[in-house]
Amino acid sequence: MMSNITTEQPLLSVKNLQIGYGPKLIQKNINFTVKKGSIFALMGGSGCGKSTLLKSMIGLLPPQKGNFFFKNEDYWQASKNHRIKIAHKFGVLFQSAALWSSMTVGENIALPLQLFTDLSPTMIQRLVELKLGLVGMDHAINLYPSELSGGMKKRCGLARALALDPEVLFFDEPSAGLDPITSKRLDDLILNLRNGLGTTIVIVSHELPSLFTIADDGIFMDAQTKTPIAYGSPKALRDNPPCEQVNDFMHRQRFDQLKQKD
Ligand SMILES: Nc1ncnc2c1ncn2[C@@H]1O[C@H](COP(=O)(O)OP(=O)(O)OP(=O)(O)O)[C@@H](O)[C@H]1O
Repeated sequence: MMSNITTEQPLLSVKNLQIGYGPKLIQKNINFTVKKGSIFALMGGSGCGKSTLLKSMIGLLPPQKGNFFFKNEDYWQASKNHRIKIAHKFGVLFQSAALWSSMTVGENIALPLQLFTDLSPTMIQRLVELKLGLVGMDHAINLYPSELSGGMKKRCGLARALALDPEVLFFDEPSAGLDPITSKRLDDLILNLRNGLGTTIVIVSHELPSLFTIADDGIFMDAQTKTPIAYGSPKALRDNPPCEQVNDFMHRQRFDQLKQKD
């Protein structure tokens, strides 16, 4: 008889991944899994390869070796057409928010819906309003990106990333360039979206306060040995750092504040 007990499958699994540019190695032996509905941080010092790993996960850079699974589908072994299909389950918010400057906010968010769905213009308009409502930017629907502040741009970029109801959201430095209050509001929004929609989130961020607040799990990559040296939530790595590099990174903010006071 079959057992009723099911083990929770991770949504994303990275197995022995090696990433780099041409022959240049950036990181090797990367292994981790991301649970559905969790917020997973890619951490490490400048230049260790966080953005490179993100690029490989969103389909912009084939790995040198290893596998990346979405559910049980091997992303990079899939045919190009199938890979594009899987990528429609991913939403991406880049550092710059990457909105088209010649289009209004509403047109920016409508674009993926026009390109990748057969929905009617009326339905697309409703969805655009809904997504903007989710990020508290309904009032910006007819504005151009140049009319928005940095925080507003990020929110609208997030609405566009949500357009196709992604199962996974990838964020590259979402709080970069934002003041601490706007950054805190963005963290609250990210947490609300995860709690409300159950979206799984993979995030690259240098902002320790933000990482401590929102991330449940993560990986710490080392630039010197070119391999991950720690796994766990940012808070756990801060409270029980397994080595000096992780300790220095996790307590950097405190050193920076002390330096500023000098
Ligand atoms: N297109 C490229 N071709 C060759 N090398 C690259 C390319 N893009 C980045 N690199 C190199 O790869 C390494 C990792 O860069 P990456 O941007 O992934 O690091 P990061 O951890 O995200 O850094 P940061 O925190 O400073 O943004 C760096 O040494 C960088 O110079």
